[in-house]
Amino acid sequence: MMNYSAGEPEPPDRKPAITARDLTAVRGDRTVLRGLGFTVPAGRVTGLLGPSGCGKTTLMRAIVGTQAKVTGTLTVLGSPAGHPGLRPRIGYVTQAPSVYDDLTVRQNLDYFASVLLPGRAHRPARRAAVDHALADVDLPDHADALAGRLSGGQRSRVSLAVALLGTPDLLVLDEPTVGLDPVLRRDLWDLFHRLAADRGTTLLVSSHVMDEAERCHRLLLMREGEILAEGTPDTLREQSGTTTVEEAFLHLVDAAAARAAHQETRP
Ligand SMILES: Nc1ncnc2c1ncn2[C@@H]1O[C@H](COP(=O)(O)OP(=O)(O)OP(=O)(O)O)[C@@H](O)[C@H]1O
Repeated sequence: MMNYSAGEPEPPDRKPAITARDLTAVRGDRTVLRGLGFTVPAGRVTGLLGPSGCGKTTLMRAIVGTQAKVTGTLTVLGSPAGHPGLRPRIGYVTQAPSVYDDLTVRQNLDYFASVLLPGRAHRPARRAAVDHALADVDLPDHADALAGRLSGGQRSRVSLAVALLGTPDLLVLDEPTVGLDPVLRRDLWDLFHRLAADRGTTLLVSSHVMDEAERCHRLLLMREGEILAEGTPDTLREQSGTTTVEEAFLHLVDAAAARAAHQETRP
């Protein structure tokens, strides 16, 4: 598997695309995010990794501004999360593909493009944006297929194409590779890296599969509503003296549990 962090220097000082300080979110009667602090560098692919239920989706919803009961500081592309000016600058792909099954792939994209670029004057720009997005996700051959007849992987690629229509500065992708075969997963990760390298797009990609960590420039390791560690895959492995990010994660979990047990036994 390609390790994208190796040999790629961190870009020179750029303002982070996302900065969180003391970020807390409550869902129902549960505190789901517990005082998080982290940054996401601009123009890089950052992986948000952690087990199911640790709060990845809640954090992503806070970043795109759709999560209620969030406190603390969360700055996204220079503005407070949820600021209306951020809407056209962020693409968000949820876990469930948001496509209309009774429309073809192209009709789906045309519909969303007409929301982004309304009016007759934008017709050529809409057409170009749709063609571009179809090519990005490698679906031109399926442009006329009904979305309802596509495989799960193809439907998620349509969702991604919708998010790419507005050429967002920040792409937030919630478990985009779940259920995809290894070839499609590789192709999608290649696309993520092309978007970062060629367009300077910032990507935040969640996964609960630790082997995807190796494909990221940078990682946020999450557990039970907290950020256990952040850094490049290399740094996290070196700091924990392990050979894989999965081992580093387990090491950090054990260390956190030992610290908690130590605190409990202190008088
Ligand atoms: N509407 C809700 N009301 C109360 N609790 C919720 C609600 N939605 C989610 N939760 C709880 O918040 C916690 C975090 O959920 P979240 O979906 O953010 O986790 P996740 O890491 O994205 O999980 P997964 O990988 O399974 O999608 C979970 O314990 C979940 O049960």
